Amino acid sequence: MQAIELPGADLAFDPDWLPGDAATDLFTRLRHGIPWESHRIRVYGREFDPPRLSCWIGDPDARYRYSGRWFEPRPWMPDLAALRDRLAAELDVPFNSVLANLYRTGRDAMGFHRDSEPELGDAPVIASISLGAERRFRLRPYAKHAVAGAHSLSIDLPHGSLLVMRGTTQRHYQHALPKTGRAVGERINLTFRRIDHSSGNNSSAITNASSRPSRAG
Ligand SMILES: O=C(O)CCC(=O)C(=O)O
Ligand SMILES: [Fe+2]
Repeated sequence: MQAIELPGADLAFDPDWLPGDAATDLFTRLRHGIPWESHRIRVYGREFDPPRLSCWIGDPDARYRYSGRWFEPRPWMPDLAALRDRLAAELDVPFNSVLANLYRTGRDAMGFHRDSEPELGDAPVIASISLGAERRFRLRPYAKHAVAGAHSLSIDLPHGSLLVMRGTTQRHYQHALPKTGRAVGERINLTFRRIDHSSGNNSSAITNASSRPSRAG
């Protein structure tokens, strides 16, 4: 893992976390094995399909709230459980859930947001595995909590790579997976997380809603 310097953030990156062949086999199995669905969301009172397909997988108690909706986890599949166990050992974090996203074309994307749901805790560790087409990941300072020297950053996430966001990254930065006009193939992203409802603070639902107006797009 190499550290990526960014003031107020804690980022580590391994472009070759999974060997190419293993990553390709995994992509194929997940592409066909994950029950991809549209996590229809509500933004400013209107419902729509975000530009990607998703699936929330985890332990039975790892319910997840996002864009004002609760998602019940689907059960672990062997491939994802194996990745979870390897990440838990390497990063010393007992991950209990993963959000899988499928970006079908360059038009599929995720808008700027923070992974700041209260049940993730104050300083979540998010372990993000990329498979398939390389896409550009962007970080930008979160205006409300910007630190001295903070700046925007782009990281190209290749097939088989691992990006880890830790510490105050979610507090000080937003991130996004923008659309691209290039002709790109499909990409799967897996973000492993630890949901802890005992540290959840339901009163922050309002802050939460206002902090992520654009994740959908
Ligand atoms: O697709 C990516 O690389 C980012 C996904 C993401 O930010 C998320 O699932 O919260
Ligand atoms: Fe995110």
